[in-house]
Amino acid sequence: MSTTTTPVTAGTIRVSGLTVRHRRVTALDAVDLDFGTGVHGLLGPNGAGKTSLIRVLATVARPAAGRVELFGGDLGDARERRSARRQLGYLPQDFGYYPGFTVREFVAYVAWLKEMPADATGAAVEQAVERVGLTDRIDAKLKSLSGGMLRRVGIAQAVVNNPRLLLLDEPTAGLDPEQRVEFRALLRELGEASTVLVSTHLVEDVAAACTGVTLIERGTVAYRGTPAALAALGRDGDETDGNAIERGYTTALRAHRGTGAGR
Ligand SMILES: Nc1ncnc2c1ncn2[C@@H]1O[C@H](COP(=O)(O)OP(=O)(O)OP(=O)(O)O)[C@@H](O)[C@H]1O
Repeated sequence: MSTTTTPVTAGTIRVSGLTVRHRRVTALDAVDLDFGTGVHGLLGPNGAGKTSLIRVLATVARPAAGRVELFGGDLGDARERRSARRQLGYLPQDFGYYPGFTVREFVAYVAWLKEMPADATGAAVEQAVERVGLTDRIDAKLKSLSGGMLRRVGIAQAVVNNPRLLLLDEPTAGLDPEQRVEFRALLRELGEASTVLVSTHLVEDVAAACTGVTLIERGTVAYRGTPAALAALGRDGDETDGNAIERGYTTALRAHRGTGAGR
């Protein structure tokens, strides 16, 4: 049984032979991938290599080997990396912030880092904060916010420049169910015009917001397809044991492990 289907779209990101190492650990092993407009869920067990992929795409880590193109530019080139940074938004798993900054100051600071025109920054900051439902706290200091609110500030700073590529590393961790529902609606909206890559352990995020799924396992690509195709893989199992996407995830992982691929 083949568990691989055609990716939904192609274009914004092209990765070939991507290898990422952390000292002796090979986090990604000669991976080929492409992503275009839409919301792409990145799934995989702990330590699979999802963060390593996102960090390379966000230009904060350099690969050991391989080629990475964003918007047609090769990230091996310093000028292309700088240009890519202006066009992407990135929410790391643990994002650093200055506790004494207000929400407005912090999001404006990120807009400045992204070299946005100064006269457009004020409105862009307010719009980004509104998108994450924090307008009433825009002048509150970050140290006064709850964990879930801080996560929303992290999302606001990632979208302030209306990025063509949005990279989100476990963005729904710490959000309550109502916020997650709202956040998935925001993801769908952003994915209409941009490429959104979202790493998550929550299959509900994938089912509700993603147009495509990529499953990473031990540094290799175990599965690519639509959420519906992944769910279909799980339909044959015991219907009482989790939902169809969770079972499809397990089926795809086991099939991949059976091939002996990965580190
Ligand atoms: N800074 C580091 N130093 C050494 N090894 C690392 C480092 N960062 C990641 N690794 C290793 O690289 C591999 C891939 O890690 P990565 O964080 O990319 O996985 P992940 O899929 O994002 O995991 P999780 O779901 O737990 O966040 C793992 O074996 C991890 O232990």
